[in-house]
Amino acid sequence: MEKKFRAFVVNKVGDNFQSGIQQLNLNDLPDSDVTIRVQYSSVNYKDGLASIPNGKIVKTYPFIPGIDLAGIVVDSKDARFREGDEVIVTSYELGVSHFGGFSEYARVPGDWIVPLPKGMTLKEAMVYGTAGFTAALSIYHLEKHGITPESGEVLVTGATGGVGSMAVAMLAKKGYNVVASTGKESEHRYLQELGAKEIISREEIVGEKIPPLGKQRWAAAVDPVGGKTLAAIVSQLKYNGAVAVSGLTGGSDVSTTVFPFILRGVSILGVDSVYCPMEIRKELWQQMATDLKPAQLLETIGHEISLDELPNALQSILAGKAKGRYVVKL
Ligand SMILES: C=CC(=O)SCCNC(=O)CCNC(=O)[C@H](O)C(C)(C)COP(=O)(O)OP(=O)(O)OC[C@H]1O[C@@H](n2cnc3c(N)ncnc32)[C@H](O)[C@@H]1OP(=O)(O)O
Ligand SMILES: NC(=O)C1=CN([C@@H]2O[C@H](COP(=O)(O)OP(=O)(O)OC[C@H]3O[C@@H](n4cnc5c(N)ncnc54)[C@H](O)[C@@H]3O)[C@@H](O)[C@H]2O)C=CC1
Repeated sequence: MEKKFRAFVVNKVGDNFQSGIQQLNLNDLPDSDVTIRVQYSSVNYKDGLASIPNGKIVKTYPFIPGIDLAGIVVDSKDARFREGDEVIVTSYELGVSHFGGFSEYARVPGDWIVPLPKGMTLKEAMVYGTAGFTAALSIYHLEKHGITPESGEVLVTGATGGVGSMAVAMLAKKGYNVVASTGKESEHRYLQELGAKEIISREEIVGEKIPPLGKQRWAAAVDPVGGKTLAAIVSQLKYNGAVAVSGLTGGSDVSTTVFPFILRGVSILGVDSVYCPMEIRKELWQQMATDLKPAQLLETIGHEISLDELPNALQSILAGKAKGRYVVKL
């Protein structure tokens, strides 16, 4: 008899949208080269969007979301991978148009696979997940731009979220002077534990009106929030400063002027984790296993949940209530 396994499935027929845990078998998985027994997945904002009817993430239904997975290879037609290999899969079409990680089994192209680096467990890989990788990629872009710990204060917005928490902890570990911005007054202690030197409110960044040129404060910023927050950051960056932009939890429209760019030489650096070249991807996962790994990863940032608890976690991330990272045990 064909092996049965559990997965979180979303389906949309006309206006009728449904989601929940279902029993599937291996024949339901897409035809691809490497079959993986998923051990852990994680919950990203994009997964929240994938779990609702008009999130504009999922391309075809029925579908298994989950843009991250880590597990053990059980079968491979790709010579680069063997049964028993521990692997990470994030990005590309995973959880968007190719069945994703909210499933006990997954089948993916070998080109999407990163071998688990030495010094990292499968669970740690998924506490990081796409959010952690995006934080590392944001720092990579800022440092390529010339930012160093000596440049001055680095602002992290959405600081209690996935990308934000990881950015605070990684920057602090590298010796940066991190200022964390949050709307959650109850989480100041959490941010201090991650290494933030100062904590400011969302309103303190945006103020009542965003002037074309604000007081110069930030050497750099990691911004997964976007919208007005990004517009305000641009006006507050120091001469030659840069903001690494990854997200839109605060909105996708950004209204700014040319002045910070032409009078202060500031830069907006775009961060795309999905099609980041494999060479950089592997290098960053290696750093995440070593130099970038925060001591607080498992105990403070990661919260393990079961597949049955996933629907609540997806609602929580969409409501902006999630703290740190939900890691899903499969
Ligand atoms: C982990 C990563 C992230 O979290 S990224 C942030 C999450 N992603 C989003 O929130 C994007 C969700 N998508 C949208 O809101 C919309 O698709 C849109 C606003 C980006 C565009 O909407 P519109 O209705 O104007 O057009 P289409 O949806 O038909 O798309 C137009 C064009 O853009 C391509 N595209 C759509 N989404 C993406 C994407 N995520 N990455 C790259 N490109 C994207 C889409 O394929 C269309 O291009 P075409 O060449 O015509 O196929
Ligand atoms: N460009 C890329 O490759 C990637 C982009 N992203 C994007 O980054 C963003 C964050 O993703 P996650 O960390 O997974 O989400 P998350 O939900 O864990 O974190 C989002 C943070 O934004 C805060 N927030 C919500 N609404 C806000 C508002 N109006 N103003 C200020 N802050 C607000 C939340 O409180 C939370 O702290 C999302 O937009 C996501 O799509 C995430 C990963 C990769």
